[in-house]
Order: sequence, then C-alpha cells, then structure tokens
Amino acid sequence: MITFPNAKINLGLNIVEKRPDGYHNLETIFYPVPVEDALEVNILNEGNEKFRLHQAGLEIEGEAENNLVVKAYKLLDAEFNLPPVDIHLFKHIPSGAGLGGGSSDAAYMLKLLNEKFNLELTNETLEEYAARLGADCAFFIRNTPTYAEGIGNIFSPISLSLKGYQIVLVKPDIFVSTREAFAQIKPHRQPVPLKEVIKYPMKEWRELMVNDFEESVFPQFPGIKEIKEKLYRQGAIYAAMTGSGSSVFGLFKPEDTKTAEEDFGEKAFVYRGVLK
Ligand SMILES: C[C@](O)(CO)[C@H](O)COP(=O)(O)OP(=O)(O)OC[C@H]1O[C@@H](n2ccc(N)nc2=O)[C@H](O)[C@@H]1O
Ligand SMILES: Nc1ncnc2c1ncn2[C@@H]1O[C@H](COP(=O)(O)OP(=O)(O)OP(=O)(O)O)[C@@H](O)[C@H]1O
Repeated sequence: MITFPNAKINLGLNIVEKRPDGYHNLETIFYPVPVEDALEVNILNEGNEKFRLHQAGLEIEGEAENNLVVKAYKLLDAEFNLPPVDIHLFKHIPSGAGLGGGSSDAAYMLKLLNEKFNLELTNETLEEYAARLGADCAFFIRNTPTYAEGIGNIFSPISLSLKGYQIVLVKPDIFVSTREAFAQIKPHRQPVPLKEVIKYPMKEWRELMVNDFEESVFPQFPGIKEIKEKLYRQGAIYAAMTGSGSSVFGLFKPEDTKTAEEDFGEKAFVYRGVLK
C-alpha cells in the first residue's frame, strides 16, 4: 500500500505564552501544500526483524530507529501486535524547513497502518496517537485547513479556501533549530487575533498576519528575509516564513504568469505549485 504525505505551511504563527512544561502555546493556521513524500508499506515475509526501512531521495539525519515512520509503527504495534513490515520512504519534502515533513510522514504512517490492518481507529483516536509523536503531527490526520491552538494540537475547523492560488516555496540551504528559535521568542499576543486576520482580503494580510519567528530568525539569517522580499518584488500578494523556518512561501494570484522568474540560488529547494 502506498500513500503520499504532503507538507504544510503556517499562515500566521503567534507564540502567545510559555508553559510550565517548557513548551509554548501558540496560534496558527495550518494549510496543506502539495509537496509530497512517498511512503509504501508491505508485509515483510523474511528475516526476524519487525521492520525494515529503505530510504531514498533527500537524506534524513539520524538512525532508522528514530525515523518518525518507525516510531509511528512501534506505537501501533505495541497496542495491536502488527505483522512485520517493509517500509519504503522517498523523501522529497526538505527537513528542518518548517514544512512539517517528518510530522506528515508519521501521521500518514498511522493512517496507512490503520487501513492496511483494518484497525478501525477513528480520526479522533488517530489524532491522539499522532500528538504523541510531534507537536503538529495531528494536523496531518485530517489534513484540511485548520486553526490550531495549545502547542499546535487543539484544533478548530475554519472556512478558508485558497484553492487555485499559486504558491512558490523556497527553502534556502540554511538550518534553523526549532528548539533554539522558540528559546529566543518573547511570547505575546498580536493586536489583531489571527482568527480575525484570516477574514480580511489576502492583500491586507501583509500588514496584519505575522509569523513571530521572523523577528528573531531574520536578523540571524538575513538570507531568509531576502527571499521574502524577492517574493514580494515578484508580485506575491502575501509572503512569510513558515514554522520556525527556514522555508519561505509566497502566494500569487491564480492568473499571475510571472511567478517563475526570480532565481533563488543553486542550493535552494524551490517548489512552484497550485494550492488545493
Ligand atoms: C513551529 C511549528 O512548526 C509550527 O507549526 C511547530 O510547532 C514545530 O513543531 P515540531 O517541529 O513538530 O516541534 P517538536 O519536534 O515537537 O519540538 C521541537 C522543540 O520546539 C519547542 N517547542 C515546540 C512546539 C511548541 N508548541 N513549543 C515549543 O517550545 C520545544 O523546545 C521542542 O523540544
Ligand atoms: N520521516 C522523517 N522525515 C523527516 N525528518 C524526520 C523523519 N523522521 C525523523 N525526522 C527528524 O525530525 C527532524 C524534523 O523534521 P521535519 O521535517 O518534521 O521538520 P520541520 O520541517 O522543521 O517541521 P516543523 O514544521 O514540524 O518544524 C529532522 O531533523 C529529522 O532528524
């Protein structure tokens, strides 16, 4: 069975307070983006291992045991004693990019195992498992535009469709540590809450919709800020960093034909697509 875990962007990201457990409460809107990994799982009929992981495409740091798809398998295996599996993961979504690629792989692994082995878990239960694997993992279970609070795991649906808008996504060759980015933030509430901002026309978002990480990440990595400025010069209606970086996205009108012109350098990962 094969599935295609997609990436996300954050439309606005406000870090509102630090919690006693060291994590931060935030407010954000997750929107799915059609940049995809491929994840295939078959029953493993040879050897004694419970799983084998074969990776291709972009490299992922760390041991196979720490791969989030393996953690997702182990979580369900502990409960349901699953058959041994042969896992193939093709990485296309850059890691450490604010695109949630690892979280998406984990959530799609849970969904795939649920279907393949007829576990009959509801979306609510799958979201509970996903939340144990990463802060924003649970979003990818339903994978629809979502307003998120808490540590990024308390959801309410929003009626927002950007269907047909073009997206240019640029990930420079810069690594931003999520943990360090959070450590540099002074939590506060924005004057206009994100839930209100989203109701304004997209051209107003430039003034009102904020990713709080930009304030600390841009001075440290001016190259990331330059990408945002380039996207605006190119005609983006709205551009911002996603997550804690280092990717930046620009949203362009469906009819705009000039989005392919700017050069973001040889080492950058650039994706141009259309939102669903
Ligand atoms: C910034 C976002 O990308 C927004 O979508 C996510 O909240 C980050 O989610 P993530 O990469 O899955 O983060 P995790 O791997 O769970 O956490 C990495 C580190 O970020 C910090 N962290 C994360 C999420 C959160 N709400 N508060 C935090 O303070 C913690 O120090 C944690 O150890
Ligand atoms: N399947 C996986 N794909 C990518 N990274 C993985 C995976 N499994 C474990 N990881 C680890 O998780 C880390 C973060 O990966 P991920 O792609 O979720 O980061 P991100 O783009 O910063 O996402 P976020 O928006 O959640 O901050 C990587 O540095 C990697 O070591």
